[in-house]
Amino acid sequence: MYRDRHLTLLTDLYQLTMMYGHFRAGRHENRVVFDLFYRRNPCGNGYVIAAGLEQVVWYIHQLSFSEDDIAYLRSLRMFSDDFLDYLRHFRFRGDVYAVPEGTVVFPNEPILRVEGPIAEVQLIESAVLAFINHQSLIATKARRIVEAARTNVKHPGSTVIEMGLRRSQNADAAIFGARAAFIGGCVATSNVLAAQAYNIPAAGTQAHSWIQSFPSEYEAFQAYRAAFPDNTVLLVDTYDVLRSGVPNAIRVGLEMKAAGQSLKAIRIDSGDLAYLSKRARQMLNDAGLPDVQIIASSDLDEYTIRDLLTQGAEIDAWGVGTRLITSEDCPSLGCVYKLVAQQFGDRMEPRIKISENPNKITNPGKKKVLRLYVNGSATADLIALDDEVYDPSEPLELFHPIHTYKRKVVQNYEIEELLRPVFVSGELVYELPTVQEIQARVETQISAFSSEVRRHLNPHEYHVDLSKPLWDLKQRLLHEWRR
Ligand SMILES: Nc1ncnc2c1ncn2[C@@H]1O[C@H](COP(=O)(O)OP(=O)(O)OP(=O)(O)O)[C@@H](O)[C@H]1O
Ligand SMILES: O=P(O)(O)OC[C@H]1O[C@H](OP(=O)(O)OP(=O)(O)O)[C@H](O)[C@@H]1O
Ligand SMILES: O=C(O)c1cccnc1
Repeated sequence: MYRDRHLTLLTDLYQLTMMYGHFRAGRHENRVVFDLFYRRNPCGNGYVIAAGLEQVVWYIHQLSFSEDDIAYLRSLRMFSDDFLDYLRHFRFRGDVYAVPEGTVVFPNEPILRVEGPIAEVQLIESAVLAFINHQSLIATKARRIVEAARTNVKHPGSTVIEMGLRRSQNADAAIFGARAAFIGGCVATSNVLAAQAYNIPAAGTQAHSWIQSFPSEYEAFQAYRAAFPDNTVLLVDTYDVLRSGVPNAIRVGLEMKAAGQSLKAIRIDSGDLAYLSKRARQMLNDAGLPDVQIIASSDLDEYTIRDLLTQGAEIDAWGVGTRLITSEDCPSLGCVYKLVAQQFGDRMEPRIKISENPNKITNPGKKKVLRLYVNGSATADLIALDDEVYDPSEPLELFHPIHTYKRKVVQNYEIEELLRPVFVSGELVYELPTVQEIQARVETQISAFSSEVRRHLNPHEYHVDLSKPLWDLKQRLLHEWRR
C-alpha cells in the first residue's frame, strides 16, 4: 500500500550521480537553497491551489537508505563503497519552508523553499515535484469543476462527487487525486480507500450491471431500496430514461412515500443530459416528488457543466470521473526546482539560471513571498529577499518586474507571509492540517481575490512583483554574467 512503501529510491538516477559527484569532490555538505515554483498557470486558470505538502512531509520523514537500497545501488557498479557507507547513515537535515496546502499561488512564487547540504536537497527534487505537481494540478482542476457547478442558479448548493478511480493513472493517482479533488471543493469521493485514508465522505449509487442483473428495472430498484432505504439513489438510464427509468423510479418513490420513506435521487449517466434532466424533473414534480434530486454523470468537466446549466439542465449534483482525476485537457503542471543560492565560505551567495527566454530566468537568492491585503482583499504578491523588512504603515511602491514603468503604491496593507517552516534542521516543526481544514483554507483564500482573477476564461493576471532589492540583485547578476 502506498503509505507503507519505502520511497527513498523514488528519484531520478541523476540525483544520485550528482550526489556521488559532490561526495567525490568533497562538496556534498555545501549548503544550498532551492526554490520549487511553476511558470505558467494550467487549464487557462488564473492561479493554482497548492497541494501535496502532506505527502512531501511524509516522504522526507521516511528518507533513509535500507540495506536493500544499498545493495541495489552497489549492483549498478557506479558508486564507491565509501559513498554507499555515507548513504547508510543518510538522513535529511535541511530546512523546508512551504506554503500551506490550500493556498492560492501564482507563477514564479516559491511554493517550497529547501535549504541544506546539497546532496540532501538534490536527492528529494524528483519525488517532491511529483507530489506537488500532481495534487496542485488536480486540486486546481477540481476547483474549476466545482465553481462551474456552483453557477447553478436553480440549485446554488450544487455539489460535485469525485468518481475517477477506474480512469485514474493507477492507484496512487486515484488516492492522492481524490484527496486533491476534495481540497479543490468536491464534497465526496467514490474511492473508499481515499475516503478512509483522509476521512473524506464516501458516496456512490449503483452501476448498470446492478439493474441488468435483475429480471426487470423495477425489481432492481426495489431491491436497492430494500437494502438502502435511507439512501436510495436509482440509476435510470439502463434501458430508456423517460419511458422506463424515470417511470419506475417514480413508482418506487411513491411507494417509499406511502411507507414514510423518501427516494433521495435518480442518476442519469448518458444521453442529452439537459433534455433528459428537464423532462425527468417535470415528471418527478408532476408525480408529487419534487424533493427527489437529479444526479448527472457522463464525461463531465467544467465546460460541459457550464453548458448544461446554460441550457437549463435540472441537475442537483454531478458525478465527475475521468476528466477530473486525469485533468484530461491539461494533464501536467510544470513545477520546477531550481538552485537559487549557495554557500561560499560563511556567506550564502545568490545564484541565477540564465535563459534566452526571459520567463525562464530564475529569481536569485533566498526569498520569501508576501501577500499584501488592502481591506481584506489580496492586492499583490511580493517576492522579496528573506531578510527584507516591511512596515505596512508606510506606503510601498510596487512595479512590474519586466514592464517596470507599470507601478502602483499600496498603503495601509496587511502582510501574509506565505512560506511557513515545515522542517528545521531536519526536524518536523509543522502540524499538518486535516483535508477539511485545507478545503476551508481554499475557500477563504479564493474569496480574498477579485472576480477578475478568479474567472475561468482569460482571467486577469494577478500582480506578482519582485521587491526592489531582489530586482536589483537579479539585474546585477544578469549584467555580471554578460560581462
Ligand atoms: N445537453 C448537452 N449539451 C452538451 N453536452 C452534453 C449534453 N448532454 C450530454 N453531453 C455530453 O456529451 C457527451 C455525450 O457523449 P456520448 O454520446 O459519447 O455518450 P453518452 O450519451 O453518455 O452515451 P453512452 O455512455 O451510452 O456512450 C458527454 O461528454 C456528455 O457529458
Ligand atoms: O464519465 P466519468 O466522468 O468518467 O464518470 C464516471 C463514469 O464511470 C462510470 O461509467 P462506466 O465505467 O460504467 O462507463 P460508461 O462510460 O460506459 O458509463 C459512471 O457511470 C460514469 O459514467
Ligand atoms: O457510485 C457511482 O455512481 C459511481 C462510482 C464510480 C464510477 N461511476 C459511478
